[in-house]
Parts: sequence; structure tokens; C-alpha cells
Amino acid sequence: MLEIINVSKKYKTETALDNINLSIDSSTSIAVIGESGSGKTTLCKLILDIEKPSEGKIIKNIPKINIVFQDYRSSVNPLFKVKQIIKEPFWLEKKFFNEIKLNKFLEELNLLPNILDKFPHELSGGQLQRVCILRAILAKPSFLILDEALNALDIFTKNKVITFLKRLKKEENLNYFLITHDLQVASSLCDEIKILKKGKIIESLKINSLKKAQNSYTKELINSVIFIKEKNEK
Ligand SMILES: Nc1ncnc2c1ncn2[C@@H]1O[C@H](COP(=O)(O)OP(=O)(O)OP(=O)(O)O)[C@@H](O)[C@H]1O
Repeated sequence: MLEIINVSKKYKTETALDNINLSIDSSTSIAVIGESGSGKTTLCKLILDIEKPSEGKIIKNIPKINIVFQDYRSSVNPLFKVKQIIKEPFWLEKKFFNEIKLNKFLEELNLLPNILDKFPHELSGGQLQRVCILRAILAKPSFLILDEALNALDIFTKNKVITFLKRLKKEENLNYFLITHDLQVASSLCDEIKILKKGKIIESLKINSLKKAQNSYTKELINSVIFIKEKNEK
């Protein structure tokens, strides 16, 4: 479904991605984890054709791909109310808008219907982030890129959103390409994780074998999540 073959990306003198190879089939969700500046957003931009690789190629066979950007404030029109933001893609494509589905999704995302009449500046960061997720999902993508798309959410809301996304994965075969610093979110939604460091994939792991990590950076990440989980379970 998605093949990234020997892909490198240079911005002038800086190498953001260095010989990346990735293959994702239509039934797999993957997470790319890495510290700030490791090249995660660049990888999303290449997948979406916003940027071109300096070397290598990307083969995509995905009917519909959508993205929720980490910079959610600048991805909405500030002059539109939330209901206009959500419905605009349907007007543009002259498609039927399913109000029943909208109300169900609002509830699952822990959003009150009265937000539909608000402007983006009247919403909290976490509310607007969920509006962006809602808008992306209503478009019925088969593959959704979430670039740090849960980072403005508190733990309770984050868990609700994860439950919602898991339901869509199971019931509507929606697969995710998750960009995150948060291994806990990655392990809840994805089948595999790739650890990116300084533009290179330094380790790939199946989600049920995280403890087999070899790389010291990966081990540190995993141990910190296991520690948080154990603390929460007490
Ligand atoms: N348009 C650009 N022009 C020049 N350099 C860029 C550009 N975009 C990204 N870079 C550089 O490429 C490297 C990777 O950036 P990228 O945004 O992909 O990292 P990231 O892993 O998404 O970081 P973060 O987690 O902080 O969002 C960084 O060193 C960054 O400075």
C-alpha cells in the first residue's frame, strides 16, 4: 500500500531524512517515534507530496489519505464557525453530509454539540484538535496520518480519543500512520513502531515485542512508558 524506498531528504545542507525504507500494507498501522528534529514531519510531507525526496522514491496505492497536522490552529479557517469548518469539504465536493454520524462522533470525542456554533478562537487547544480529527475522519480516509494530533489532550480525553480511533480501526478498517513522542499512544493504536533518530530508522519493533528492543534510546523510551503504566495501574 505504501512503499518508501531508499528515501533521503536534504534541506540545503541539512539532511532531515537519511535512506529511509518503509513498507506498510493495508492492514497495518505504524507509529514513528523520535525526538524533536528527527525528521518525523518531513516524512509526512514526503508521503503527502508536500515535499519531494532528494533521493529515492515513494510508491502509494492508497484510495484516500488524510492528515491531522500538529499545528491545528493554522489548519482551520479562523473566520469559519466549527460547523462550517467540518462541512466545508462536503460543500466543495458536493457530497451528502451525515448529521447522525456527526453527532455520534462528537459524543465519542467528548465534545458538546454547542461547539458547532463557536469560532476556533473560542475553543481550547484540545477541543480544536478533536475538531480537526473529526473533520479528517468524516472524509472517510482509508489511511490517516496523525502528526502529534493528540498532544494537546489531557489523559482522560486522550483515552476517549484512543478508544474512538481503535473502534474505527476495527470496524471501518481505518489504518494510522502516527507521528508521536508518546509511546503510550503508539502502543494503543499501532501494530509496529519505528524509532527515528537524526533522520534514520534506528529500530523497528512489533508492538507485542517492545521488550526486545536493542537500542539504548528505544529501551529508555519503553522503560519510561512501562513505568507510567505500572504507576497508573496501582
Ligand atoms: N523547510 C525546511 N527548511 C530547512 N530545514 C528544515 C525544513 N523543515 C525541516 N527542516 C529541518 O529538518 C530536520 C527535521 O525536521 P522535522 O520537522 O521533520 O522534525 P520532527 O521530528 O518532525 O520535529 P518535531 O518533533 O520538533 O516536530 C530539522 O533539523 C529541521 O530543522
